[in-house]
Amino acid sequence: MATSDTPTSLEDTARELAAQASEQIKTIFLDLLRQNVHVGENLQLECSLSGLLDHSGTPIERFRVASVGLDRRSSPSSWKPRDHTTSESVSFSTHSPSQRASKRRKPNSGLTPNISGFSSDVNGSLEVGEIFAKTTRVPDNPALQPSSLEKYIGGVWDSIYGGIKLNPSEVIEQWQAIELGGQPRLPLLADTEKGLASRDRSLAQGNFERMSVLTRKIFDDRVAELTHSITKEKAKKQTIAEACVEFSWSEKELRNKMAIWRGYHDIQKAAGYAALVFAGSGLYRFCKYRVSFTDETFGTLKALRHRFEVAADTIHPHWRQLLSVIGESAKQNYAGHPHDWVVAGPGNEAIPLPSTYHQWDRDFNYTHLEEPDIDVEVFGDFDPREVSTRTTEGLHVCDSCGELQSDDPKTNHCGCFTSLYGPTKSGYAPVQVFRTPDGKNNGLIACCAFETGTAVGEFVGQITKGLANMDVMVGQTDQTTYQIWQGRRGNHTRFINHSCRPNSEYERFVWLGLQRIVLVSKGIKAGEEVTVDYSDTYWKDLDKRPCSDTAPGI
Ligand SMILES: C[S@@+](CC[C@H](N)C(=O)[O-])C[C@H]1O[C@@H](n2cnc3c(N)ncnc32)[C@H](O)[C@@H]1O
Repeated sequence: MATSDTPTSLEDTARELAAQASEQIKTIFLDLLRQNVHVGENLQLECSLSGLLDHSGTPIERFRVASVGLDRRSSPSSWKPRDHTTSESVSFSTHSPSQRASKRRKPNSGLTPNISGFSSDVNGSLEVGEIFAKTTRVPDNPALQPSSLEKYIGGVWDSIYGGIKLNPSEVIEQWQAIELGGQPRLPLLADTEKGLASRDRSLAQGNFERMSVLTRKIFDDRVAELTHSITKEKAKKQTIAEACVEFSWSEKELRNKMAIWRGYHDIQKAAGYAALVFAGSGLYRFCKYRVSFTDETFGTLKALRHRFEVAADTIHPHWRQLLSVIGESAKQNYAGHPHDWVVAGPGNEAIPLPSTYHQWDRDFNYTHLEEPDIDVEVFGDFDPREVSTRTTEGLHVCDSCGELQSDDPKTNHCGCFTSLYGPTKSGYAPVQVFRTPDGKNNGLIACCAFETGTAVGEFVGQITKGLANMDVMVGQTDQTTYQIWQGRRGNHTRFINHSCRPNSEYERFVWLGLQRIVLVSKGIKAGEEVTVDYSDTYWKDLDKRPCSDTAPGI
């Protein structure tokens, strides 16, 4: 890696190189994965610098900086590929196991090169003050480039589903501190009329409110007032000059802030407050550069409004308390479980899940299960998923990766399906039940991308036996067979439709000696419907035929 432009300080250089390297390495690994390149246990990242000059401006030979080993960490909120994949794929059946020919997937890897760990085997050190010549311009940091619409939307989903604990009272305290420090950084938009009318509200005072009022009310009103006597252009200039004096900001500073605040306002109008509160770090850049502020953008955001709100209200039920600070209603619109609501219906508002089944069953009800529910009337104390596995010192050894499995972080070494099992298992998968536009009733849509090899979820339902003429998944161990029925009790995998060109598949996996059926991504893009091949047997045994092989995005 080399720099073409010479930055001013070691810190700038380091930041820029790290940002570029992290971007490039991700792309390189993803390309390698696509080419089915295998990764061994001892993957090593070597790093050297070229393009360095000594005191006299003479080029220095290539300089080896670091050698970094692979960090196999797994984050609960990241839907990344697992490390080892050797399970067989399984298919969905109406009556019988009907498993397709056992298909072994190529191993892929959940590689997370630890860029920040460049010091793990550092072979040299840089005296940068002496090596780098001075220059006046710091090249743009790619990490600071304008956010695209996709990045911004991805940031909202990541932040809603990413396991943050939102404590409104703590956040409000932080805002107050920011207010006192005179830094109006938060994306809140005081309603101007109310804001002006209720000056005594203690929380929404200071620069923060003044800025909001300035951009939305005072500025426009003052311009209108001045336009009676001077041209609009002159009126704007004069208003800006007055505001600069009022806030003690330079004109550039003021214009920047106003543009950003207008951006926040536009986004809020289209996609609601959840789109601001859960925006992640992309919001500021998205509004500052406004590169994709078009009618189409706002159409896209509008279509997401209720989808954001369903996820925010059900996963962070108290988030709307934050809105009371600016005099907005804190009333939750969507209560209950995230999958109690079907999104993307007509008018975009989410509708209650049971209502989407009323045409077949007036009393339809769905119980959301996190873990499979064993029918004790059929199995008593016996868990039919039990399989004999290798153990070492009382701990189960994973069939797939050969590492020890445990719910205790100190003893668990199995990195397979970390979003579902083990000490780092995370909360809700970033998916929503949506209204299909093509007559399949509901389906499941991915809010974030699921990389190949990532778990979309375990096939969770009631574990029973002897059901006939029902949609069931058949499980089989060396001791017994069982059925998993999701008709009225289960999880989100129940809503996945069939496709002959599916973007996910079922695989068997054993966790702590119990057989699990996991839906694994074959590469699902954000906004795409999640589909699986139900198998021919499924359709053969039913009085139905699959329609549309496609997996449309919405
Ligand atoms: C497990 S459910 C999937 C969710 C279902 N669409 C719903 O609204 O509950 C399976 C049923 O969905 C419908 N389905 C799934 N994929 C389909 C497809 N490609 N074409 C037509 N119907 C499909 C069939 O009625 C099937 O029996």
